[in-house]
Amino acid sequence: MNSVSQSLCQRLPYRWPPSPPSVSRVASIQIMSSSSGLQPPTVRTVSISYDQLKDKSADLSPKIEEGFGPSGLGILSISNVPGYISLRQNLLRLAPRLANLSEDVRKELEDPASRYNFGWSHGKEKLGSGKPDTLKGSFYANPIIDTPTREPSLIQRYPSYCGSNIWPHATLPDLETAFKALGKLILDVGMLLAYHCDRYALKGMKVFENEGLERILHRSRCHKGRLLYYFPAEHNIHEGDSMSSWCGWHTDHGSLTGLTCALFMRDSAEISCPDDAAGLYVKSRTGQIVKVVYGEEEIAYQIGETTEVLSRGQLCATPHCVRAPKGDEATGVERSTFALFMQPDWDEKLKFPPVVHIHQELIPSNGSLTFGEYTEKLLDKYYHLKM
Ligand SMILES: O=C(O)CCC(=O)C(=O)O
Ligand SMILES: [Fe+2]
Repeated sequence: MNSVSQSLCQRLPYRWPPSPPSVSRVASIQIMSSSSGLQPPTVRTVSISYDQLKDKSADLSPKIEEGFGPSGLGILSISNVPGYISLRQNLLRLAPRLANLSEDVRKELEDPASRYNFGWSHGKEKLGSGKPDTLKGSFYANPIIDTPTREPSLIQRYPSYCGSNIWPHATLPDLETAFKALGKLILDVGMLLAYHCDRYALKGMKVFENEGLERILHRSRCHKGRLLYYFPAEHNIHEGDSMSSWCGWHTDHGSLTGLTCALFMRDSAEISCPDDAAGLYVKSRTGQIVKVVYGEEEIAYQIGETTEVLSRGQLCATPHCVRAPKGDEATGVERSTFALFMQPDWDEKLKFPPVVHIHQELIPSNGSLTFGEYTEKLLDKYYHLKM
């Protein structure tokens, strides 16, 4: 197995832009604040209520366009999801406990065969600078299926998708239930969003060659949750002042990513983040960087590369990064959050359009590739670049 160990199946380093689009994505973005010349503006996500989202007869295309379309930032949030607030808290509060388990215990939760795409992963991925990322620890699992297949050839071919979950049954028994419950809820809400994305995308396409996001995601066995824990800032920030000091610029590789609002803690007590500049940043198509905010009670969704390609650019992938808090007040501040990467099945045949501007060279002339093959080719591409 390759010794380079980025979790590339979920997220790929960001190359921008392959070809500049003609439309500005920030045309309709409402700026909340822009304090100094140096600090990028803060933007509130486009928000849709759960009641609206679950109404299949509602035409949400204007909102989808505003959030995900060519002039949007590629992120929108869903409010008032029943049960969400407590499921988010239950899981995010477990992140520091997991990260503080003894080294031996954490080691038992590691899975090198999947390039650390199941179980615990710390210091295995690389930062933009090429140094190992010790700033955060991650715990990966498929919240829907513990063992997607028992077929050895598949497990060997696609270890990051076909491997099995690893749960800390003895040391943190609550993790499995909390992880699965939140992951399943974010998936269910994401499926409703996918339905409305399809309606929006269908309007603009003469022929819809793929069956649409909702159907593709519905039959997938590849969804992956990632519980993230950013260690207290004091010892760790060595990426200096940069915008991406906690998590480097990248676009997610799959279809749709659900994201919780992060939970900040110091000395085991929940706090609000002491630095307004810390948090999630997104880059617009015109290269404008904005800080993105949404409510604690909202689930945010971002578009991944596969959706951008299959929708022929109507739904745009979202370049993003995370900035760490700075200053004296930031000492001892830790951040926990959860991402659900919704992605096609490894066996899903993707029909690529004749012209794509992401990873064009990987797509065969007949335009047909499974998602698993596509991922492997991407892994090869990035590993050869020795990221
Ligand atoms: O920490 C965050 O808020 C974002 C994490 C992220 O972008 C990822 O895991 O792909
Ligand atoms: Fe991401």
